[in-house]
Amino acid sequence: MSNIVITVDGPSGAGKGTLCYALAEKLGFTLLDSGAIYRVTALAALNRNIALDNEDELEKLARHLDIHFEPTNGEVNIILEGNDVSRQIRTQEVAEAASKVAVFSKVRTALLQLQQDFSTDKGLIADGRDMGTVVFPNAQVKLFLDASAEERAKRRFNQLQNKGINGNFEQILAEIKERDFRDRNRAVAPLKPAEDALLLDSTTLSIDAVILKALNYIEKRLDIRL
Ligand SMILES: Nc1ncnc2c1ncn2[C@@H]1O[C@H](COP(=O)(O)OP(=O)(O)OP(=O)(O)O)[C@@H](O)[C@H]1O
Ligand SMILES: Nc1ccn([C@@H]2O[C@H](COP(=O)(O)O)[C@@H](O)[C@H]2O)c(=O)n1
Repeated sequence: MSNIVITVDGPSGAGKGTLCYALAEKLGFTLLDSGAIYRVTALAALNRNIALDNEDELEKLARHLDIHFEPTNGEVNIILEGNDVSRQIRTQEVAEAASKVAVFSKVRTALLQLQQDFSTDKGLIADGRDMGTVVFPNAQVKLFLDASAEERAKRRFNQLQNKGINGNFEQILAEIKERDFRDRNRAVAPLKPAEDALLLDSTTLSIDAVILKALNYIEKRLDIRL
């Protein structure tokens, strides 16, 4: 199975990260979290006081991003300019900033090769918004994972509760809807399923059920037994 690419696109909180991690473990493939790359770009812009609507400055930043991925104990630490920013990039502020810098064509082009370079003969699971449509249009398997905005907000709310953080459900839902709107309606690489993607609605599915459906589809597409 050389140079196989499996793409998983979908909106925030649909369960892409959870599914991709499980698939990468099961298949022994490399994992690309493309959202983390947009988040790091946004964090670098915030750190340098670059305005989030300054496309040219953001492009320069994206082109010279000093970013490294360090696999450790089943996780990947994200290093920006020598500092581990794996936790810092997960804040709501950075998520929102990421979706603002991601609207710009020049920024997306600057980050394209970095993402494509993750594809090796080891096989790749690529998690994002435009993996199947733009970054890996020739991927052998494409999935589009969705869930209702309310269910995704509930998942985020529970995720925060599990970390001991008391979130506000209505606020989380509003933020999810705002980010969805920006991601789905931008002019370049909008969030949408590739024409040849399998649509999976996880609203009423458990994590295990989603993984099982994905594995069954991968077996069928690649003509393999897992
Ligand atoms: N099918 C599911 N049922 C219930 N909870 C789920 C399901 N899938 C994922 N979750 C939970 O929802 C939360 C969000 O999942 P995850 O981080 O995988 O989403 P995501 O699509 O990668 O989001 P983002 O794009 O914002 O990174 C996690 O706490 C995860 O455990
Ligand atoms: N392929 C991608 C991946 C992400 N984005 C943008 O980054 C934001 C953060 O992504 P997460 O998956 O980490 O939540 C997201 O809202 C998108 O705006 C993107 O454009 N393309």
